[in-house]
Amino acid sequence: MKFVKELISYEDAKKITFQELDEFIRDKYKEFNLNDCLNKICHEDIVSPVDLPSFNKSAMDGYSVIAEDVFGASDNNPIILEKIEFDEEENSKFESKNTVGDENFELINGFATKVSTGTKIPEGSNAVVMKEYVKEYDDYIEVYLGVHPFENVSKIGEDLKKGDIIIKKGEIITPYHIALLASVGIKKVNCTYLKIGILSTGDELISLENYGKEVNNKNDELKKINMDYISKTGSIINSNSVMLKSLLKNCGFDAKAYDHVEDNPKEIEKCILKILSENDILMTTGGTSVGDRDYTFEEISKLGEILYHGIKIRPGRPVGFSKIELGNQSKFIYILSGYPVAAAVQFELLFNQYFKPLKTLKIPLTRNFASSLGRTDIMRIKLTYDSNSKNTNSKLFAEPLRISGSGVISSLSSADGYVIIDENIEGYEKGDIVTAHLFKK
Ligand SMILES: Nc1nc2c(c(=O)[nH]1)N[C@H]1C(S)=C(S)[C@@H](COP(=O)(O)OP(=O)(O)OC[C@H]3O[C@@H](n4cnc5c(N)ncnc54)[C@H](O)[C@@H]3O)O[C@H]1N2
Ligand code: MOO
Repeated sequence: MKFVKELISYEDAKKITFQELDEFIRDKYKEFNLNDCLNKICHEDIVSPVDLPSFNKSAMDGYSVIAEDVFGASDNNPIILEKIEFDEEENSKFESKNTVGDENFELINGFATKVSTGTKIPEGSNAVVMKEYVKEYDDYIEVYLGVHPFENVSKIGEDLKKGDIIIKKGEIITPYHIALLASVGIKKVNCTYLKIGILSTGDELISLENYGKEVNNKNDELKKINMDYISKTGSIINSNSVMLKSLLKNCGFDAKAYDHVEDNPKEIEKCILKILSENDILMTTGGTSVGDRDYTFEEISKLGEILYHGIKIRPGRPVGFSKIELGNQSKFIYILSGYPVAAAVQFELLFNQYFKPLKTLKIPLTRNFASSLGRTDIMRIKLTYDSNSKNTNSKLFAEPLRISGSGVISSLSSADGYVIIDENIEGYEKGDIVTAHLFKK
């Protein structure tokens, strides 16, 4: 295989890519309504503008009291407190005080007020006695269990203090961040926003949309596109575009998959220019080998700089990364392989690891795994659990998958994750601890 550039290490490719992205995404953000932020990347540190809760609130149904009034209360020694209800009539009994929501209201010694779970407790009170430990009478209550200060009370700022960081720049927004942001009244969030276009190339490609339909082929004959047609003609359903669209969605970006293009240099150039003019980043698949009908690199090198082509990795070796100046703007192209597994690995290592790194786990291997010095190997693994294992480190293991072809998509769908075997390591032995990057949490 010919490469436009000399092969570089995975670490170098990562460094080049991530440095470019650092600079590139600095001003790439958009304000989203909180409801639309799920799974997106937060573009700035967000601090809480207030204490949460912003008032002391009851954690139980019961009576708000001054804890010191009921110290020592027990079944044999109930303590009596005068009851103060919060309807206007009752409140009028309580000198110069109004309602529970009134900031002037203050509970004083000897009194208790009825509260529900979640309601503000009045100023002056510092604890709540649960309803179960109280006998209620018309004007007073008997308390059968003492409480200590702030028992059954959610204190001001217990969840967040004003100025606490709710979410950091670069973090993925989860439903729990959304709940917290809503609780402090934040309605909009600046999220990292990139317009990304996807373009698959290849004469053999058929769009998923056309599958099952009658369409005109290259010779203008109406043909039903089904598996029979596919196996006779050696066609391939374009799964890369749908895979990349889903991978990007998983990473917080809505990408547009353009109609695939045949291996025709003029067409490829035209499509690349169109997509670049409409997007910040283009991801192409196919044509990375610089074979007879592989025009992607050739066309891209005419448009701008190829930062690298080919990294010492398996699968995924022929990947490229290019920077194109269009108008006054920089655009980037991820040039990914046609082989789905190679494309997925390239995406994972050079895009996803930057924006949404997978969770990792250090676990032992179930068996030996050979790898070559001077090349980074991506070993797909399955997690296995052995409760009877004598291994003192872990009962959870990484089982290397035996299928490894770059076109075998099931080697990814059946995997739980992967291990990066550094180019300086000549394989692993059974029991070695490896770092597993996990597809699922
Ligand atoms: N003589 C050599 N041949 C190849 C070498 C080599 O060193 N010497 N390297 C191999 C490696 S490594 C890879 S990876 C592939 C890269 O191939 P391309 O990026 O040029 O991709 P294509 O040739 O167009 O397609 C390869 C394969 O992938 C399937 N494919 C393509 N596009 C899609 C798509 N959109 N959706 C689903 N599947 C797709 C297609 O079946 C092709 O068979 O080159 C090796 N060759
Ligand atoms: O990138 Mo290739 O997947 O090593 O066949």
